Amino acid sequence: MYGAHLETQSHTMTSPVVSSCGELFDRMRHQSPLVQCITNYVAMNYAANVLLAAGASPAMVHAPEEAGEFAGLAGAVTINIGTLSSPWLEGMHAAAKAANENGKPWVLDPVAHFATAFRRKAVTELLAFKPTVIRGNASEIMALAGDASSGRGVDSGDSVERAEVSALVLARRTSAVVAVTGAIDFVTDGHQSVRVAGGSALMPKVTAMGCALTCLVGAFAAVAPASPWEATIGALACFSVAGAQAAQQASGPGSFAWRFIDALAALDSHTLQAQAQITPA
Ligand SMILES: Nc1ncnc2c1ncn2[C@@H]1O[C@H](COP(=O)(O)OP(=O)(O)OP(=O)(O)O)[C@@H](O)[C@H]1O
Ligand SMILES: Cc1ncsc1CCO
Ligand SMILES: [Mg+2]
Repeated sequence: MYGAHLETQSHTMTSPVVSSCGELFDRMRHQSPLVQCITNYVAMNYAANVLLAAGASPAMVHAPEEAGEFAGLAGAVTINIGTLSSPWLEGMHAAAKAANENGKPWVLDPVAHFATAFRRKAVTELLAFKPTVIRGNASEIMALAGDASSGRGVDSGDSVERAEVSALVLARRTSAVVAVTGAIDFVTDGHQSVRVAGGSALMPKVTAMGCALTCLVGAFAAVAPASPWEATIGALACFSVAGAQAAQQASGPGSFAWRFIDALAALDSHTLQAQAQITPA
């Protein structure tokens, strides 16, 4: 019922944020921004293919010896703590610091940050470099705001709806745009909020979809460094539209994974605007 309500609204909504999705998508395709993705071993290959399909240029560069220097070359940096180790964390610090000092957008994906002391400390240190956008699942965002959550590992144990207030609190505290993803995504900058519906129930059955989305948020932010709100919504809308399309033909998570990449590659701004289900929250 909830989904049907959103769908009805989406067809009548021609808000500036819907048209900015299309504009930013075209800009991203045209400029093919270089995105430094410090992501996890699980996600690296899939996330790079997602960025290529969308039209961006991914570079998985994380070594402490070069991560900070490379951030100077990239249009945006994304940092995901999924398979963390000390040298990687050093590279993350260098890249986040460089992005922060050079005014470049950077996106934090706090994978399972609540699970261990090492991760909790890492994420606290990274937050000091002021991420432009924080993208996580419901359990991750709730825990980051200091609220109790049911998360255990990398998969969410909570609904997005339950994380909405936490997201608002976190956005106000950090001045970042906060995106909580799940069945219906929630995005807030602490002052304005939207929901992005669509996608498919197959998406959480494919590992690293969220990690790849974090990288795509970076690609959008790279071409709109002054508009992280619009950039975040644009990337989420791409995933929702391409995800719904891929699910139509998929027979399970395996075929969904490659069909999703094909759907992203075939996506155009007109289809994105026509099918994006974005409603004010
Ligand atoms: N039940 C669902 N229905 C529709 N779309 C979904 C559903 N669950 C997740 N998604 C979509 O999947 C994408 C990834 O979000 P998700 O919250 O699953 O990330 P995540 O838990 O961080 O994933 P991972 O850690 O495996 O990378 C988003 O585009 C989100 O909208
Ligand atoms: C499965 C898994 N383990 C660490 S990171 C990751 C990818 C999804 O977040
Ligand atoms: Mg995740």
